[in-house]
Amino acid sequence: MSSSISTALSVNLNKVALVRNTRQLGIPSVLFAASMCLDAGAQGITVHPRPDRRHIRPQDVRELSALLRKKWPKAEFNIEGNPFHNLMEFVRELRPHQATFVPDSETQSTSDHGWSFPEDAERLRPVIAEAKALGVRVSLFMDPNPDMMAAAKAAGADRVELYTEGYAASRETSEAQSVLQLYAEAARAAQAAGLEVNAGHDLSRDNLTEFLRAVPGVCEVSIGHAFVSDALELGYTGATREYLRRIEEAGEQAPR
Ligand SMILES: CC(=O)[C@@H](O)[C@H](O)COP(=O)(O)O
Ligand SMILES: NCC(=O)COP(=O)(O)O
Repeated sequence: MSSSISTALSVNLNKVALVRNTRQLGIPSVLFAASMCLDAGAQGITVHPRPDRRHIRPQDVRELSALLRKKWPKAEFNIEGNPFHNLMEFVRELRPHQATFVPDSETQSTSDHGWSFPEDAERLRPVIAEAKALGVRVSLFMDPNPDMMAAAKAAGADRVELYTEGYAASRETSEAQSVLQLYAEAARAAQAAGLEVNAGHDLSRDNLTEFLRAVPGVCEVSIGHAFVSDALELGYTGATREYLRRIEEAGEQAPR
């Protein structure tokens, strides 16, 4: 049974910037990628401007913010990062629709864990409050632990983003169904605590529909690595349509 919640597709453009940065030619264009994906129906854009600027750079973030405000005012801009590193500069300057707080170290190769409660609650509370006071929705990157969701809410978060690498990695194993059940329990616990639920990391064309069918009420999926890989074969428009189709197949489709 599909819930009334529609799942929005937010395309993460980190890997477009990663390829661009290997030369001094400005191609592939991050702005062009965003334009094509939004024109094709994606409901948002996500970036993760890491402190070492390996892919998304501050200028990308500023240009994307201006582009979305000017041409796609209904699309959501989601900026990810560690609020104790460089994320809050972007939150203060650009006031994106959403800031996703991720507890990454500055040199981490990719995101691989969520926040811990109660350990992180005290230090997160003021930066969550600051972002919310600026009108920015705050989502906390979390492992699928049902027991941590009430504390995430108490710290002031609006949403949690379920870190889905564990799901993606389990799919071909005997643990697949129990892992998927854990994500569903974590989502229900978050919603019972008054949080909305996002999901991301290692989601793909192959695993997205199954995840959304099993995990209720996901508001947004942010997808980058697999999406950009698919776009190399299908183009941005084709890839966007494929991912929107997967969401639709799961019975939850955000308004276009
Ligand atoms: C938080 C998360 O899981 C991803 O959004 C993250 O942006 C991936 O970062 P890389 O693209 O640098 O691997
Ligand atoms: N929050 C997840 C995200 O934005 C993209 O993660 P991935 O699809 O690149 O693994």
